[in-house]
Amino acid sequence: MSGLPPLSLESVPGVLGRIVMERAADYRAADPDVGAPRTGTRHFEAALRAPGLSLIAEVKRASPSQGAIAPLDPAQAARAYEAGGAAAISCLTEPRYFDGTAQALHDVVAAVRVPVLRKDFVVHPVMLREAAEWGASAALLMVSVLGGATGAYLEIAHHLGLDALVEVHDEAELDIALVAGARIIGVNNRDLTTLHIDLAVSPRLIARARAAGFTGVLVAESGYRTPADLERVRDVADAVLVGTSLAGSGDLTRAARDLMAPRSLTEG
Ligand SMILES: O=C(O)c1ccccc1NCC(=O)[C@H](O)[C@H](O)COP(=O)(O)O
Repeated sequence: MSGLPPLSLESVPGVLGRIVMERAADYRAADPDVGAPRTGTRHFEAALRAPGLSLIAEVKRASPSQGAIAPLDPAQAARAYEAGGAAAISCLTEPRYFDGTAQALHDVVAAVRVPVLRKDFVVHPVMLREAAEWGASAALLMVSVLGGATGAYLEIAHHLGLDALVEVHDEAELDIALVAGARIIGVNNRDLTTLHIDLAVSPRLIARARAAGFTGVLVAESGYRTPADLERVRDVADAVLVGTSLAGSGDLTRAARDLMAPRSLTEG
């Protein structure tokens, strides 16, 4: 696709800046043509609109904040999450910091019936074509990385039949996501430049999105370990995205069920 606004990756600070510069180098020579329109399958957005708080469970073997988390087999992990009630699976494909691979995504898509999100640092349109070709139902688009090009990448995702989880961390990014026409907005509690987590970020930005008239899907992301952590988003978010605490638990099905247990079962 031609005419995409250029990205200012040099100005992305901290850990995130390093990751996106390396991803851009990986795809520098790739053909930006994303090909003909496609029809999506196993819709991610619809899965997250189910009543109550839905779980997007992440296949996450490592991260910059934790180092190695667990040597998960992606297919087994995804099946365990599905058995634990996950409405969708997030699968990392970034290789250097998260130990992700394309094969992991293929294996996860083949292993489960629920929709799968390609979790990577999209800096080139071909990464969206790959997501569609590999069977993902959705891809992550980060406003902190794409800035004013967010809307253009969103259009490409939709052209390819993908839903997009458009991620924000502050008010300015949320306003960009809203103007871009995002239908699914993820609020990340983790500041990806410092790795600091603040669970107050999601409820604050979710309230702002609703006050602005946003009727799409809202996802609270990062740092959730216990049912009590979910209290502030339980009645306002449509879904939570959880990686580290589930992936490192040793029993992924039980950890997913225990985390999402209805309030009445976790009280007293
Ligand atoms: O997780 C990290 O350390 C990290 C560092 C730099 C960029 C992105 C990072 N994580 C991506 C995510 O936002 C999480 O994988 C996802 O929201 C799940 O978070 P958690 O449950 O805290 O693992």
